[in-house]
Amino acid sequence: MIRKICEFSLSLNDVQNPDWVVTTMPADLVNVRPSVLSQDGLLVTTAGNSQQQTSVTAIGATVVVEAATSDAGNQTTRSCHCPQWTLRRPRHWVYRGEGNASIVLALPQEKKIVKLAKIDYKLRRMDSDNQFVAQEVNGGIRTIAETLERLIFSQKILGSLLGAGLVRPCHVFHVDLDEIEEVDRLIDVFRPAHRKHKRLAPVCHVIVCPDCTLLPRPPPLLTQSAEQSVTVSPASPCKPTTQQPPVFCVELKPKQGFLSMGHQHCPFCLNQFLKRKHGKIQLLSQYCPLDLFSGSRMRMLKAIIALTRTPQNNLRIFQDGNLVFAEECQSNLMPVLQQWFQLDDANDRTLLLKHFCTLVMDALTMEICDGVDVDQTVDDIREAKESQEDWNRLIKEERNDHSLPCLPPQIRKTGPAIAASLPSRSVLCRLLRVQSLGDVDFGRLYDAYDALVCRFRDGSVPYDTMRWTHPHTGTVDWLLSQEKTTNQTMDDVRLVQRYRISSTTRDCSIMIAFQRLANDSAKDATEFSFAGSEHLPILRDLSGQRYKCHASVVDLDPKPVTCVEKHRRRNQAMNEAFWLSNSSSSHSLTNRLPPKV
Ligand SMILES: O=P(O)(O)O[C@@H]1[C@@H](OP(=O)(O)O)[C@H](OP(=O)(O)O)[C@H](O)[C@H](OP(=O)(O)O)[C@H]1OP(=O)(O)O
Ligand SMILES: Nc1ncnc2c1ncn2[C@@H]1O[C@H](COP(=O)(O)OP(=O)(O)OP(=O)(O)O)[C@@H](O)[C@H]1O
Repeated sequence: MIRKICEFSLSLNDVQNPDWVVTTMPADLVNVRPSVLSQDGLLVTTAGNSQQQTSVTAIGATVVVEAATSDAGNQTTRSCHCPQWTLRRPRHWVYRGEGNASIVLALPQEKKIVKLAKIDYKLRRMDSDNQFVAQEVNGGIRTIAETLERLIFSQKILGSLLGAGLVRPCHVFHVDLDEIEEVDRLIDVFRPAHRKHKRLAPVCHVIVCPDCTLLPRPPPLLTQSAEQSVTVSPASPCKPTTQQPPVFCVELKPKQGFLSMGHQHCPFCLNQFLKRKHGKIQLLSQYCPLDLFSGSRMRMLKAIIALTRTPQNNLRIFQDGNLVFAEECQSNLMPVLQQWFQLDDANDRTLLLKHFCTLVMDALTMEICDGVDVDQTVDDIREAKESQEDWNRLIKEERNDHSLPCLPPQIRKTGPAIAASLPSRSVLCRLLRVQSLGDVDFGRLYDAYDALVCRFRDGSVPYDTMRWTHPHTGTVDWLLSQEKTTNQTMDDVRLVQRYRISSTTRDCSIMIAFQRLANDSAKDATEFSFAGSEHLPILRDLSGQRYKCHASVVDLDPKPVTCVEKHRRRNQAMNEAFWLSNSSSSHSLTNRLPPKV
């Protein structure tokens, strides 16, 4: 059943009794350029004469946004149809996890996840630019327009920037609010205490996307026989009853991989001091993102080992969709790796770590072929191999002096300065390239932000200019253009928008799923090396064992414009926490400049 819900000017009452309304809104908000939003054509925009008609259509009947200009010319009627959906039986779901903004449920039988929005229980506020768009956020509750805009941002903007191969298609569905409330009650027991100041928001639109802890489904024609042989046991829905090897998935939240202009420490490392001061962590992380993004094998391995020691919220491992290693279950690492690699000497801790770290590093640096243009290919960093002495050193090494500056990547003498040694089509290089849109002069950024805030408040610039659905400022071409303009406001908009895009990619997660291939199974290798029209890359571990693998990037939600202000304060607080913590051991810090805010 397709349900028509449009909430562009809904009151809270409307949200609680979701039915459809059609309302008016500025034409430029719906005047979406004709472009394909997702690679497989599930969400497509079409525009005839753009002044007359715009529609966002899901071929699989997922979401339909229709718009037609009214007689006034600058007003548009937009209606949104979402398919009715349910989390009730026979659908089976399990609590998967959550971050600061969303709760994620897994649908094991469908190999999908559903993402539900959270709200601050006491403040009754959601992540949004409330003060700028007060007329559109009803009591701080996200509207369908906002949800669609968020989706357009992750699919259209970040899909183009990161490459469609890394961004999986998402769909919006309507779920009745009483179901959301029921889910909120049922998941309470699984939720970590430190997240409970937020709960599920009374929002009746949810986002459904593929479960990236699993491999993409093989296309039916290629693998019909294999698909048919998989039956799902109702008693243990996460585990297919056939003899399929388990799928292990590594989730990394790598954070900012570059050193901001004029800084000596990366924000991740500085933030550790603030988090410790606030009691969010007890131990400083051994990990530094600059090592992971360095493109140097030894530094990358060092980073991955560090993550296994202090995973915090930066490393998780899933087995067939079930969380098996994370900050809260660290002692599981060796049993998990034993099951994963099945080595003869299952008790050799170093060997297991070597297998794990090199496989993860290879996946992070493998070339992803999805047609994204790249400037040039760089040396294959997988050629070099580590000696036993290298490994002994890596395993022994502990990061003791956190006051030491973070090491920037080695800059190549020729070619682009960023991502010097990372293969250009790799997930890490793609992420770093987009993150680097935020490598800006902070003074200039804050001036631009302050100027824009004044202009939103005095009404001389409409907040809509900042929307990712804006026909001009919401296009990738405009956002990336280096062209100097004479319009200061537009330059400010572009700077802040680029910073927002960068902020999303500095906070997202990479998910890499691996499944062992039977060495003698030529049939298996060909059947499963396809996903959609794409090949699934096959990687070998140190023993020569082959794995199909697939990398995706998740949590590509847009950050509010106010993230600039939030980060300005956070940077200040991080620096203070760092200097406070190190003032006692200041002998090692003399002659070191404090990082600029
Ligand atoms: O500011 P940071 O770097 O600490 O990042 C925040 C994250 O903290 P982290 O350091 O990764 O533990 C934080 O993650 P946690 O809640 O700590 O798991 C959120 O991702 C937050 O984003 P948002 O407010 O939900 O949009 C993140 O805020 P943004 O920086 O993305 O605004
Ligand atoms: N498509 C997906 N497939 C599998 N698991 C996912 C997917 N999306 C999210 N998850 C899981 O759910 C968790 C929470 O999701 P997500 O990071 O999107 O939440 P968030 O609240 O937006 O995070 P943040 O705190 O960074 O704002 C992730 O850490 C990941 O383990």
